[in-house]
Amino acid sequence: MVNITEKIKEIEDEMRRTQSREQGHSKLARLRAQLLEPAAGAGGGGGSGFDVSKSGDARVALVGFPSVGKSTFLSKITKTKSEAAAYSFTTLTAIPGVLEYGGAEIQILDLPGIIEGASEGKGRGRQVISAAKTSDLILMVLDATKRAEQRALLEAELDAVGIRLNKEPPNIYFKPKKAGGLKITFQNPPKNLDEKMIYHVLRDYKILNGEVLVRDENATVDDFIDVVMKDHRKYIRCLYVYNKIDSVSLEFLDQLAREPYTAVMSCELDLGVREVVDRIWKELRLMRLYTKRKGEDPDFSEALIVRRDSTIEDVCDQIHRTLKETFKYALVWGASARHVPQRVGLGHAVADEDVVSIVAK
Ligand SMILES: Nc1nc2c(ncn2[C@@H]2O[C@H](COP(=O)(O)OP(=O)(O)OP(=O)(O)O)[C@@H](O)[C@H]2O)c(=O)[nH]1
Ligand SMILES: [K+]
Ligand SMILES: [Mg+2]
Repeated sequence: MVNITEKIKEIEDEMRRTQSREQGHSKLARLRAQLLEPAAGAGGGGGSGFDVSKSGDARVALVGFPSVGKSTFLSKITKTKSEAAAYSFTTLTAIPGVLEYGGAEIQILDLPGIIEGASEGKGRGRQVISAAKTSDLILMVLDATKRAEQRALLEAELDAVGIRLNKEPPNIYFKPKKAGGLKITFQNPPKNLDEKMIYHVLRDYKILNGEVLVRDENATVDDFIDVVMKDHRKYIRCLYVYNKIDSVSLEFLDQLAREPYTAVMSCELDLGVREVVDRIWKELRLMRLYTKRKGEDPDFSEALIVRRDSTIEDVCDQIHRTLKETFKYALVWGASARHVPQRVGLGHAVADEDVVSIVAK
């Protein structure tokens, strides 16, 4: 087989020498797509993602069609330089970078572009999707100058492999059992799901015994299937980011920005990039806390990261497994404190950017 990597390099060199850029680009894109195609017998591109270990406090995956600006964005918000260029499939593997955000460290994963059919193993689609599945937030990067369907197309690819975006798991209790038949109960009978449908689904999955309690009156049969298949479903938050707004009208830009879970930016003109970073932090639903030792200033260089809705008890657990046992009280400065410092117990709910001092017995 011809070495595709070498051939790509040759064309790149050739393009540097000559002016035939347009021609070169399309040839290059074709070769790079070839590089992404699974080798014969590799079983559809592999499903195990890329070999990049998780690091930091959270992971964000950049998912999108080729050339929407994923790598440009990564290079802008982290110290990592990921190659960006005008031709498709510039990025061929997962490139991790670290976004530093007020003492928190967020891993940003730049990924190869995906195309329609990715979920069926087109290109490196399956690997990209597997990597996205391991993330705490998907940043779907879209090109503001491209047709509107791009968003729905990508959503369908992710949906096909069990990724549910910006959705809570359905409020349906289901427990398969060894014997005793099926027991189906409705709290508020839904319009789009009844006992017969549930029987049908369970029969398809060869489940003959178990208990079902439908609590949500808006539940659908698809929701029920998701509950039965819960080991193969992943509920991930998604922020849709339209890049290249420098090339669209203000009117259209305004329209895009009003869509839910959506932000707009231009990496090229450095417009809205900072806002997107703030949104990433918000959508991750984490909080940064700063610890303070008695008689010393708080350490703002390193944050303690906890989930939103955390209490002092969660903070203790985060610091050390046994800290709770010697806990006497905590002092809190910041938005959650009624006066500063406020002396609080384990049940106190903390707020983003609070300073906490734990006093042990
Ligand atoms: N007009 C405009 N062009 C941009 C902007 N951001 C990136 N680009 C250009 O878009 C092209 C593609 O950028 P990349 O960062 O390589 O895109 P990508 O999504 O990483 O592409 P693949 O790795 O091939 O999937 C490059 O030519 C960039 O210079 C922007 O905000 N506005
Ligand atoms: K590109
Ligand atoms: Mg790229």
